[in-house]
Amino acid sequence: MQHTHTPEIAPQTAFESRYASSPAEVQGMNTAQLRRQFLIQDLFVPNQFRWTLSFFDRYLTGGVLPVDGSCPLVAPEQLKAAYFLERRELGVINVGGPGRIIADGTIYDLGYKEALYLGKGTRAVEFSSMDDQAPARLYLNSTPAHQTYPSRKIARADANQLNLGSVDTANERTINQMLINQVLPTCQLQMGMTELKTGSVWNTMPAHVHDRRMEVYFYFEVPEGQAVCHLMGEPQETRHIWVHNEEAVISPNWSIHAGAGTSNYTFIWGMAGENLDYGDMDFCAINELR
Ligand SMILES: O=C(O)C(=O)C[C@H](O)C(=O)CO
Ligand SMILES: [Zn+2]
Repeated sequence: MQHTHTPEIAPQTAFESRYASSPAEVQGMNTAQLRRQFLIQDLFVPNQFRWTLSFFDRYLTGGVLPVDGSCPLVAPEQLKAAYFLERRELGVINVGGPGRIIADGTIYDLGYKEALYLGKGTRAVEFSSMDDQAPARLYLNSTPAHQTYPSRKIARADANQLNLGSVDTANERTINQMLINQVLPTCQLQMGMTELKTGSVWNTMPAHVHDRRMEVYFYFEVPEGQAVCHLMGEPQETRHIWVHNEEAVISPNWSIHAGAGTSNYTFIWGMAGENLDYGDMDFCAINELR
């Protein structure tokens, strides 16, 4: 059923903090410890905001799945803010059915794989689904902000597209740069989406690190029964985390972030830190990875 008006409901907010960890700590972690520290699961629970705060650049990763009405964005107690975007900016990418976001009275309708940037100072934000049978699944990333930039929807056609990789190296993919400074101004948040072609399974290979920014990868469109083996760690001390559909992984500034799937898939990358230069990456030679 299509909604024309959705009553406001009181969504629950789940909030978890993850302290920053050093390369030396990570070298000694077993599988469970690595997963507890870096993997983010259960991002979409009906009528809940699910937040994980990483102390790497105070990056917030979250999700909301509105089903019974509209979910107003509330500032988690841990932010000690009068409202969520008092000192933050927010990026939203919809990975579900059609969604609607009303921000200080402006309506933004987000289709599948469309993005929205909301600037610092936006007070009232609510999220709803337009179709009961296919609720919106709104993936959220937020970073501290010290200046207000205009809120704006970024549709697929507004993104910068980079076509990288090849069939020979099983990494033919399209990088859609959505919330990045060539497309719109932000304080420090950058987000986009990388789609792997059928038969290609490797992302971000050759791998890189960027000491000036942390990054979070959110994997989706991972087919039922398939998974992605995400690689992290220092280039000569790599570790892996098996990631399933709609799960995210935190990548410290000192860590590679790459992966190979048992099929093709799509992922959203989001990052924050010192600069807004997407190309500021230190590449790691493939034959030097350990
Ligand atoms: O497939 C890729 O390569 C990527 O998508 C790389 C990410 O965009 C990234 O890690 C940016 O720093
Ligand atoms: Zn990166």
